Amino acid sequence: MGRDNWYLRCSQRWDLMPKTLEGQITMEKTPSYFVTREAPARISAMSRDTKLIVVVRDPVTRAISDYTQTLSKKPDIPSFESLTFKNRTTGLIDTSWSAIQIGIYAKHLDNWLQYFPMGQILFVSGERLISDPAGELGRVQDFLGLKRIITDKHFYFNQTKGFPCLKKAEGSSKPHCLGKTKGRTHPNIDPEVVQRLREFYRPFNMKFYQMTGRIFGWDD
Ligand SMILES: Nc1ncnc2c1ncn2[C@@H]1O[C@H](COP(=O)(O)OS(=O)(=O)O)[C@@H](OP(=O)(O)O)[C@H]1O
Repeated sequence: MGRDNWYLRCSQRWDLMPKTLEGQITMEKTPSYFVTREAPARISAMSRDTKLIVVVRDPVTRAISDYTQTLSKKPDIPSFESLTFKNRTTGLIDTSWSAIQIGIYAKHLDNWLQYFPMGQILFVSGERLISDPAGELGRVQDFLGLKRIITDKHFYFNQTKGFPCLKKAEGSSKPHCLGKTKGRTHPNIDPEVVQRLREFYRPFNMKFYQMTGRIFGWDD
């Protein structure tokens, strides 16, 4: 889409949105923004004060999760192993495959840092979001300047789902877990391929830990 056209469409959509009143925060969630080249400039042009929150998980598990999601919609796609490599014999990874490309977090972050200071970006650990949802959400609330309203009292671990769930969904008195598309069983991947991917991501992960000041622990 042309740049001018984008601004026009965007401002039209903006006008349709309800106003943010005193004491309210407007939020918008689109996973693909983090890896979209044009997104930082566009969001910064709209408001330089925007706070950005990104959930990141081990890029290897992320790639397998991404593949699992595609597989659920298109069961005939090639194996994860064959999509991973440009050349399996030499171990050359196909970095143009989006499932691999998205996990190079340091590269994407570099792009955002051209427009936003690090203090305006919060990285949430996907692993901690499962093992300690209240702790991770505590960080989110602090980052947004909110009181810590959501605490561990709000969660319980659902053995059947294998994930934390809310004791009460918003506006309801019933427990609520995320849907069937969250927390799918991943296929077994050749351990050698997983190992090769770990090696591939290690330097990018190290750079990402340095940039964010947080050791996410994907390379332990
Ligand atoms: N509480 C809880 N319940 C269920 N799932 C949870 C939860 N917390 C985090 N996760 C992890 O979220 C992963 C799915 O998120 P998605 O990446 O599909 O979300 S989104 O597409 O960006 O909206 C999903 O990844 P998969 O396990 O690969 O399905 C989960 O591991």
